Amino acid sequence: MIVCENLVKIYKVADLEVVALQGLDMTVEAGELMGIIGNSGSGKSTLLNMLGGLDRPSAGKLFVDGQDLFRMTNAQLVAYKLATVGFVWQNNARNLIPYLTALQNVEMPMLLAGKRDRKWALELLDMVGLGHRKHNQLHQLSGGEQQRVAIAIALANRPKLLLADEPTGSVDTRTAAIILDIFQELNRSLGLTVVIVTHDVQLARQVDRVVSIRDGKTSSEILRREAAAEQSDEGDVHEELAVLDRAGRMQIPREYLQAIGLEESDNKLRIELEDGRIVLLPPR
Ligand SMILES: Nc1ncnc2c1ncn2[C@@H]1O[C@H](COP(=O)(O)OP(=O)(O)OP(=O)(O)O)[C@@H](O)[C@H]1O
Repeated sequence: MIVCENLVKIYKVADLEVVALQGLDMTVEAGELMGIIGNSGSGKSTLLNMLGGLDRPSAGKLFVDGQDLFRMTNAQLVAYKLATVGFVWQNNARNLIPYLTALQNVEMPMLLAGKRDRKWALELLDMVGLGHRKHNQLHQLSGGEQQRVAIAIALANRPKLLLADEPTGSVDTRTAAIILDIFQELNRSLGLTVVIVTHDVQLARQVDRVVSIRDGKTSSEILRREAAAEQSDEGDVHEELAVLDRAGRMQIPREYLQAIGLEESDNKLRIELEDGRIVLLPPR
């Protein structure tokens, strides 16, 4: 569904250049429910904006659903934003119109795309558990309920990919759990590919895969495997893998380097092959 290769994004501010993505590689399969984590400023929102067609990459390759985001004309990009991707932000005011009802809000993107589908709008409100509030104006709903309407809005035009930037960032733990359940259900029942940027460790644990971004590159990923029946008392198994790019480069966590006695100023390592293992050692 998503292929990023050596993706670069440079922002120019006055005479300064900020490299927000520095050759990021990432592949997401259709139907995956995955999370992206990373420190503030690591490039998570920048990546999501590229995927959502809100901003254009500076270099590299970016394909979503077989479409080349680099080659799109502005008109194609507008069509892409309406039809291929849905977006949910932390601050849901960006998605919602306060004086319209929940139902009218969900129908708004349909009207913009020129095809209203009331049956689908009602189904979506049911899916997010707000069928009974469809005629309420937005300001009559709680923050968590508004966030659920925002999810229904994002799916109004039946996108294949749902992008969510800190979707549980401004709601309490209980509401966050409801929102995660909704993502899981939409992923299962519609086969929707879902990419969630989050700081929420709890949420990150419950997706199929979590990719972590450091300094504008993917550094490692954690896979969740359903535990085999005989070991079911252990719960799900998490496996953390470092990401290797095409040139064979990887990022080594700073705490690992410290653990083998490497100084902050050291910028070289010994690397040896020993009994089928790669061993990293501080310089002699
Ligand atoms: N429009 C912009 N103009 C200039 N620099 C930008 C712009 N957007 C992002 N940046 C810079 O790019 C880098 C990555 O920012 P980004 O917002 O993608 O990080 P993030 O991981 O989403 O952070 P946070 O978790 O704080 O939202 C930062 O150094 C940021 O200052």
